Amino acid sequence: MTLLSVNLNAVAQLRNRRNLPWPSVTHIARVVLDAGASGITIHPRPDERHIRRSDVYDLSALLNAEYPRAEFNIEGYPSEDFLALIEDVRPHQVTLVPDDPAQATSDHGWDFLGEGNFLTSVVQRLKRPGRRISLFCDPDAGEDGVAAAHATGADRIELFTGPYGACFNDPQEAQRQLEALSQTSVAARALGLGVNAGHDLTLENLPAFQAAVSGVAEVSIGHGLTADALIMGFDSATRRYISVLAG
Ligand SMILES: CC(=O)[C@@H](O)[C@H](O)COP(=O)(O)O
Ligand SMILES: NCC(=O)COP(=O)(O)O
Repeated sequence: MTLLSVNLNAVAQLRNRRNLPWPSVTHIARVVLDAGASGITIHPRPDERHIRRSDVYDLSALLNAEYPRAEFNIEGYPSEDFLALIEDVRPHQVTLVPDDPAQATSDHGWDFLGEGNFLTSVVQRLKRPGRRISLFCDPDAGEDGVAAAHATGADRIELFTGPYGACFNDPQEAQRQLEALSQTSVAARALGLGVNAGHDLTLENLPAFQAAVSGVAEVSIGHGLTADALIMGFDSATRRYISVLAG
């Protein structure tokens, strides 16, 4: 069973259009968790374009007080600031992403072979009992890539599904992407790594993803789910994604 972690970046980005406290990130967190989401994902960026530092603490307080079984997944580049935030907030899962502060969004996974030493030191610094470390992974990382990811001591990889999400009108390329994602996932699982996935997953592209890539522990979804929620509300949107994930 693949769990759903709802990414709230887009809600925060909408809130930030004005200097006003709505839509409330914590309120939407409550709605999606009450609808059955297993966790909350955020990707605080240094410019606070969406999630602000204060949101990280507010969400942590909410989950600790009211949703002790929900998973808190924080994603980001392991700068000193990010690492200090993680050590302060203590989320259940940390997903390390190799992005530059100027990037519009995450657009590639780690170079596990080239950055193995750096990643190993970060993973060792962040590891704690009860906390998972996941590494953002290109769909075509293949056996060598995931072997190097495994060598860092990480618990999981997160498959970058952006290239798959981008071929919504190109079925042949979508099939090629699914094959790469599946091969990388199989190689990771054979080494004992758990597999998460995320980026531009939608109600439309999830069924084929689920059919092609088995054993995915968790998907984190924000942009597509928020787009659906604008039409159907966050409660219904969350339930629809959970039901698609259940098959
Ligand atoms: C790692 C990943 O794919 C997502 O967390 C993505 O980073 C979303 O970030 P934005 O919401 O800033 O585009
Ligand atoms: N880790 C991927 C994620 O959190 C969701 O990204 P998106 O659905 O907003 O593309």
